[in-house]
Parts: sequence; structure tokens; C-alpha cells
Amino acid sequence: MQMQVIKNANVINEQGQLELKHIVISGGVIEAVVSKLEDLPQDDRAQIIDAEGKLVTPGFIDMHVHLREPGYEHKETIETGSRSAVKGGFTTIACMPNTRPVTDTPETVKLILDKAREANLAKVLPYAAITKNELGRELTDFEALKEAGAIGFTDDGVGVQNAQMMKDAMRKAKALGMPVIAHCEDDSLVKGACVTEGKFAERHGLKGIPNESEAIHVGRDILLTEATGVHYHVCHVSTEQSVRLIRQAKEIGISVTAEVCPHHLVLSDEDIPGLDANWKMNPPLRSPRDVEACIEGLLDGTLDMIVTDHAPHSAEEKAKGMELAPFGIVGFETAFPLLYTKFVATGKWDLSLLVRRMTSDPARVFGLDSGVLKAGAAADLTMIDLNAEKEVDPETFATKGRNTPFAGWKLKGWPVMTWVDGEIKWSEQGGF
Ligand SMILES: NC(=O)N[C@@H](CC(=O)O)C(=O)O
Ligand SMILES: [Zn+2]
Ligand SMILES: [Zn+2]
Repeated sequence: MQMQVIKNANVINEQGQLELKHIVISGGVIEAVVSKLEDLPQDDRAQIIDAEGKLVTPGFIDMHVHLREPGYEHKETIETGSRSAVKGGFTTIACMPNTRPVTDTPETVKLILDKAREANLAKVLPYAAITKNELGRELTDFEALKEAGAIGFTDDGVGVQNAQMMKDAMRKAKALGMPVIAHCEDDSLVKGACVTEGKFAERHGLKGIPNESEAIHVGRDILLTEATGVHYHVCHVSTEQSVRLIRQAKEIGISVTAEVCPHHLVLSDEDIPGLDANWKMNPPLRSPRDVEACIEGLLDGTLDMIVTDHAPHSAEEKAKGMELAPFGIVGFETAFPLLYTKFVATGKWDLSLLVRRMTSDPARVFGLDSGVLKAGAAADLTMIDLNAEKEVDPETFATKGRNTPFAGWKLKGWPVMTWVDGEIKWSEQGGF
């Protein structure tokens, strides 16, 4: 593979400051990061990419996404989902098992890995289900699923309702050195509701999803984690109560980690304009107070990482309206610009914090050897234009999904080029 030099890149140094660097890529890895042009190795055939004025970060890592294949190819495929990922600056994505069939056998894990290899875009890490068909009745074969390449166990899409089942899952996962990742939702508290309990639900006469439907599972599972010692990771945290429980658990050394989605940091139920299913996701948009608690949790490290929960659905499905449409919104192509514009460009967060929560933090929590920009690391990189402002236009998305509440938002911080293992997978100029 031809040597590449990305020159004049703004990179974030160990102290979290911006520094001008030149990055040498060779054989799929970062060979060197140097300050002076004269320190670059001499190679006349090297491809030079001028990053003048742009930020270059480690490729983003998204530990919670839905690629829909196998079974729901009308919503997304591994190919289209991976395109969307690299266009959003993501180089590693971990996909959820609520496919059809559910990813509960080694064959389905292998199929996902094969399709991802064919797509040859982002690195795709499959999760396997905790229970067969995600029905909560019988555990899957953890050993065989691990052997096939699953990186953790989760029934995302639904909560594991039975505490003994969850405890058994944690014991088995612990014995295999694997994490349990939980969609926290107590079904008995959410029957027939589509938005959070609160102002919007009241105004529209809708039944609400209460905060405790999430937090009650978080609390239960923290106790089970204490008992089993497993690495337990909480999906898409959306409530003040969950943040509080996770913070307390971490303080006493329980092995819990957690994630939060951009939409739960940027939107509350009071922003929902009407009965439009592009504002419907699970967990739902919560109160402004919950949003503040999630932001605080992310800032103090209670919430370890940002994930998109990219959840594409077809236009027909979303047209069924707030009560009948499926839960979920797409996320890859708006995540970074949204958070950059809302929190970094406004001076509220350090750029380095945002980048860490999307790169080195998920890598640390899940033991991935990526998420850092230094010599010897895989050349998974994202180049970003922090200044150009552009409107979110779902018609230009690479995902099949158009289901976003952010259409028309004017944002800055758009990715312009993405490398995986040293290969340019997408650029604004050249496409895929
Ligand atoms: N988040 C969502 O609203 N939907 C997800 C399921 C899930 O993440 O629980 C989906 O699969 O569509
Ligand atoms: Zn979920
Ligand atoms: Zn999900």
C-alpha cells in the first residue's frame, strides 16, 4: 500500500490542546506523527493530503448501532449502514442483535462478519443476544457465540425481564470474560406508551413511559453486577435516576459502564413539535432536567461514552404516526456535527472531551486497540471541517433511513474524510 502523508493536521495532543502535526500512514498503521516537515520520511511516491485548517482525530467508535441485516434489509443493510458510518466519521461500529433471525447463533454472527468484510468500510463488531430470539426465556450458547466472534451479550430492543435470567447471563459472561450490555426497560411499567411521562404526553393525552421503567433495571442490574463481578454496560441512559444509580455504583467500585446518545443530550420532550414519529425513540426524549443530568453524567465520566443508537426505519413505517410507528432514529451522519455545534462551538465543552467520549473512552471500556492517534496504532482516522456550516438534509444521507428529528438544522463540524486501516473509505470530494 502506498505511503500517505496527512500534512498540516490539527490534532489533539495528550494535554487536550490542538497542535499542528503531520501524520505518516504506511501499511495500514500510523507510522509517525511529526511536528516538522523535514522529519517526514522521504518517499517520492507518497500520497500527500493537505489537512490545512482541518481537525484530524482517531476514527469515531460507536458501540451501539442497528444495521438491520439479516432480515430487515428494507431499513438498512450492513453495506448501507457502514457507508453511513464512515460518512459520519465512524470507523468501528458494534451492531445490535435484534435482526431477523435474531443474532443468537454462531451462523448469524459469522454472516454479519462476512457481510462486513464484503462491504469493506467500517470495522463491524457484532453483539449476540442474551436470550434465544430475545424472548427472555432461554440463554443462548455464550461460548459458541464468543467463538464465532461476538464481542458481548445484549437483548437490545427489549429488557431482560427476569432477574434470575439476567443473573445467570452475567455469571456465564463473567466466566468467559465477556461484557453484558443492557437495554434497561421494565415492561410492566411502559405498556402501550410511546413518549416519556411529562409535559408532551399530557398535552396530547398520551400514556407516558416513566423514568423508573429504565432506572429500575439499572438498579437491579447493578446489584446483580455486584454479585457476579461481570462487566455490565448500560445502554442509552436517558434519566436522572439512572445517572445517579450508575454514579453511586462506580463510587463503590462496581464494574458498571454506560453510554448516552446525542439526542438525549440535545433534546427534551418539550422540543417535540407534534405527533411526528421522527421524534420517537426508545428510550424516549425525557424532561429538560433529565437532559441536564445526562450532560453532567457525561462530563464527570459517570457516562463513559457517546453512542448513536443508529436505528433506521423505512418512511412507510415512520409514517404510521407517533403511536404506531417503530421507535428509533438514525444517528451516524449527524452525531459529531450536532454535539460539536451544540456544546463545543458554544464554549460549553472542550473539544478534547467530545472526541475522547467518541474514541479512546469506548476503546478503553471495551478493550479495543483503536481510538488513539499515535505511532503504531491502526490508521483509523477522521478529518473534520470545524468551520463550514451546512444544513442537515436527510435526502443526502448514505443510510437508507430518513428518520431524524434534525432535518434542517444548521450545523458545523462535518467530517470530510475517513480512513480505516489506512484506506480512505469516504471523502466529501471523492465519495466512497
Ligand atoms: N432505540 C430505538 O428506538 N430503537 C431500536 C431498539 C433499541 O435500541 O432499543 C431499534 O432497533 O429500532
Ligand atoms: Zn435499546
Ligand atoms: Zn439500540
